[in-house]
Order: sequence, then C-alpha cells, then structure tokens
Amino acid sequence: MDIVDVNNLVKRYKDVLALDHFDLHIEPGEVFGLLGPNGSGKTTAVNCILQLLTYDKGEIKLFGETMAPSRYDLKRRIGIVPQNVAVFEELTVRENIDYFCALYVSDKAKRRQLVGEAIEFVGLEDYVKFRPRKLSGGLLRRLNIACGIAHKPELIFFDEPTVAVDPQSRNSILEGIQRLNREGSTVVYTSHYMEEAEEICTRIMIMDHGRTLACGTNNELKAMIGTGEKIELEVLDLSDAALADVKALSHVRRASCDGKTVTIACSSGTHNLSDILHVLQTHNIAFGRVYSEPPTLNDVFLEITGKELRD
Ligand SMILES: Nc1ncnc2c1ncn2[C@@H]1O[C@H](COP(=O)(O)OP(=O)(O)OP(=O)(O)O)[C@@H](O)[C@H]1O
Repeated sequence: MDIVDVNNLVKRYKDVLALDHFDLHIEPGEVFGLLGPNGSGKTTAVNCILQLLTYDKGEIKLFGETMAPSRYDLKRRIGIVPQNVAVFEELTVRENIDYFCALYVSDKAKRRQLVGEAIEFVGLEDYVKFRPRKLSGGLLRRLNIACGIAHKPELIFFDEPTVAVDPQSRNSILEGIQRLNREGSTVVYTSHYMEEAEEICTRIMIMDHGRTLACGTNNELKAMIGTGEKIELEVLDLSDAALADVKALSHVRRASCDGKTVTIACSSGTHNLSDILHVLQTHNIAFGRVYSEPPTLNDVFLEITGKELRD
C-alpha cells in the first residue's frame, strides 16, 4: 500500500493551471525527492496533499485513507517542515517545540520526553532558552525541523530545508533526515539541490508545468536520458585528423582539445571510452590520464526539462 497516493490532481489559480492531472505514489520507508524548476507546482502539490489548499479535481489518499481537511487523525501522523521558518518570536527554543508538539500530543510527561528528544536530535541543547532572533540561520532551520518532527510523525514533508544554511548545518540536516528515515519515517523532500537529492533520495520525481516528467531511482533516471559520460584525456600532440576521427564517432556529441586535454561529451552507450581510445591508438597518439564522469542528475534534469533547476 502506498503511504502517499495521489491521482489525477488538478489545481487552478484562476488562469494558471498549477497541477495538471498530477499523480504521486510513495511507498512507506522512502526518502522521496520532488524536484522541479521554480513554478513547476511542487509547493502547490504538497499543500494540496496536506489540505492546506483546495483543489479542483483529484483523489488524495494518505496511509490508505482518503485525506480531507477534517482528518485530524491522519494529520497527526504527518510532520511538516516548511520552507519559510515558522516559529514564534516570543517563545524560547524549548517553548516553540513544545507548542508545536502540543498540537498533536496532549500528555505533558510524554511531551516533555518528545521535546527533549527533538532538541537532542537537532543538536540545540545549548540553545533551549534562546529566543529565535538570537539564533543563526542554520540554528533557526534546525529549530524549524524540531517543531515539525517532535511528535514523531510517520510521514514528514521537508520543503527546501537547506536553503541559505552553512555547510555544517546542511550536513547535520541531511544526516538528520536520513536518521529519521532509518528510525521509520517516510520522507518527502523538495529541493533545488540536485546533489542533495542524489545523496539522500531513494526515488526522485522530476516535475514541470504541474505534471510528472520522470520518476525513478537515481540510476533509473540516468538510464532514461541520451546523455552519456564526459571523458577527459591527457594527450601529447593531438593531430587535427585524430580529433576529427574522434568527433566522427557516432556516440560523440562534442569534442575539443586545449593542447593538453581532450574533452569529449558522449551519448549514452557501452563502448564510448574504448572506441575513443582505439581511434587515438590508430593515430599513434600517446595519452596519459583518462577521466570518465557518468551523467549527473543535473544532466537528467537539463535533458528532461530543457532548463537548469535554478533558472
Ligand atoms: N496563490 C497563487 N495565486 C496564483 N498563482 C499561483 C499561486 N501560487 C502559485 N501560483 C502559480 O502556480 C504555479 C505553481 O507554483 P508553485 O509555487 O506550486 O511552484 P513551485 O514548484 O513550488 O515553485 P518554487 O520552487 O518557486 O517554490 C506557478 O505558475 C505559480 O506562479
């Protein structure tokens, strides 16, 4: 059974079709990455799923049950870490976490324990009496996370949790997400950072214009595209004729030489490197180090959407 099961979701903002018969299926235990350029519909999709927005058409099931604004029994099983830090300025770190936890857990003793665990989880032990304005951006993000997860939700939505944080806090946030996942939570993660999605997601969906363009594991997505590896070869005296023969190979998209290094962009295929080396050997070209870099998720994104994620 899917933990998130969305079918045929349509959402219009007047003339803008933000979700165009959008489907989403997430299994329990996944860290699911939702990637798309600005305006592709990620936040709208998440807000519809959470019933924070009304929608025109479609069916949303969470934990196998039909989601509705009044389904507090389902909502208490969900954690939300929004993109914009949403905490109370007049409350301390501990009080903020306790406030959000109290929305789901009424038992005080149980809550004290959960709040303590959340503080420890995000590493804010030294700041429990601080008010938010005294915290750095990274620590604020950690507080935001603690507020969203203290009640130990089974399903957690993270919306761009690492935007504008220092590398140390970023690593701690990513490790925290993986730890939550290991401890049993399913995670839905929207991000602009491809490397983060590659690092932590079990499956990734690429969406644009309110529709799914591709969905799969990191390797499945890379196998869907025509872009292959990038190859760099250190060479001595590459002749124009040899470069022309490399360029003539059917799987070579581009090749150039700066005198010392040949850089070659290939289409996907199995014999790219050996064919290139064979051409060089035929021309008696001596070569030194050889680097081959497989396509990145960024290449996948670029090929599928026609744009950079950060356009
Ligand atoms: N309140 C609104 N009123 C009108 N149009 C909206 C509203 N919110 C979003 N949109 C439009 O709906 C489309 C989807 O926007 P959405 O914010 O869901 O995209 P997103 O992928 O989350 O973008 P971002 O990465 O910038 O947060 C966009 O064309 C956006 O301009």
